[in-house]
Amino acid sequence: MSRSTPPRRDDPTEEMRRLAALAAYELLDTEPEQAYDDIVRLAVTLCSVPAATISLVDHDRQWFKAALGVRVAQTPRSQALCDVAIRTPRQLMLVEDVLADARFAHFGMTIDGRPVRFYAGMPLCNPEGHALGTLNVLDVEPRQLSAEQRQALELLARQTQHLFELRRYTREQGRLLAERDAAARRLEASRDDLERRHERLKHSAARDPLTGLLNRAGLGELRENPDALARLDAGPYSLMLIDVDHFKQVNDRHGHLLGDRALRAVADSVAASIREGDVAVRFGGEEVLVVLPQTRLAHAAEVAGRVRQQVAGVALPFPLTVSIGIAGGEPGGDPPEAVFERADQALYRAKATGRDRIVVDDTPQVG
Ligand SMILES: Nc1nc2c(ncn2[C@@H]2O[C@H](COP(=O)(O)OP(=O)(O)OP(=O)(O)O)[C@@H](O)[C@H]2O)c(=O)[nH]1
Repeated sequence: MSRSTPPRRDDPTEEMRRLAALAAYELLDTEPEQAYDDIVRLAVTLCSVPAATISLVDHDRQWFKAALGVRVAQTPRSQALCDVAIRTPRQLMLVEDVLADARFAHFGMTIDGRPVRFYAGMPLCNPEGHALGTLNVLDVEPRQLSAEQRQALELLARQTQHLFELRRYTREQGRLLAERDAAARRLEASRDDLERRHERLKHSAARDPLTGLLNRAGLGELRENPDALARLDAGPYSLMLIDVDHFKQVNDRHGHLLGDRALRAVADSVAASIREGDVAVRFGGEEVLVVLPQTRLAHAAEVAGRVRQQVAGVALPFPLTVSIGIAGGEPGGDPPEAVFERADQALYRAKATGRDRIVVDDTPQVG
């Protein structure tokens, strides 16, 4: 070791880069690890010294990732020989007698109360050449290292660097995996959100905003829905057309707002009278179509009776009644359009014969 003037402290930019490089390993203040402990033990054995450390040179301290024969976890950087060693990153620094060296005599390092006399430190560099710390061996006697011991120290330093890189690689992989998972979660969330928006849009496009019943677009969609069609194919079904009586008068006498309330009341009455598989559609201004899959005419007539009753019970400042026409269909019988036509004629008859009534179409099915 030359005894010339101490190496100049690194320039601030370089030091900042070195500290950033050290921080990237997230090694400082971590728990002890067997692999690093093994390295200092090997260093002690191979160099026949009482103490060895893996020191990381932080902003204002040296912190020991592993230490044998040294009782403290860290020391101020101002007293760290390794702070000097890292200034020649690829070179082993040897101080045969610390107390005889004017540069370090005042450092005052001790092992078990005895001053450190001998120091050898091999810088631990990252692949970019930043010295993060050193692998050190220390003794309380002035001494030297044999060529083999120097080489052993260099090899152990290289192993330590491999451990550092492995750590960085593992953490980077962990981070990438976490990022990938987070991205996958974000993607899933936005897909769910999109699906929800799509459903809402579909729902609002298919629904009549005044009554909440399906609108004609909704009915069209239902026609393209194989599940709904399969339900009509499953057995005899009924179609019911409900029309509010003298609704024009309601509007004319009581205003459109009350007219709207009446329409909502009729829609609610229908919704309360049908079962889950039935479908109610606001078909025209004051006309509601109800599709009742797997429902015979007699049962459809009962449902119609419930609708009439419900409508009669609605609290409005005028009496509200409905006329209802019902027709039945069955798989292999009239096409649904023909059944609808018959329900419409039944409704016409209900209107023509005095309104506020149910007319069930009794035309025999054409096979
Ligand atoms: N308030 C309100 N009125 C509507 C709405 N849609 C249609 N109407 C009205 O419903 C009335 C339907 O009148 P008509 O088809 O003549 O039949 P009606 O007066 O009910 O007579 P009948 O069906 O023969 O008993 C019209 O005056 C439409 O303006 C709506 O969304 N709100």
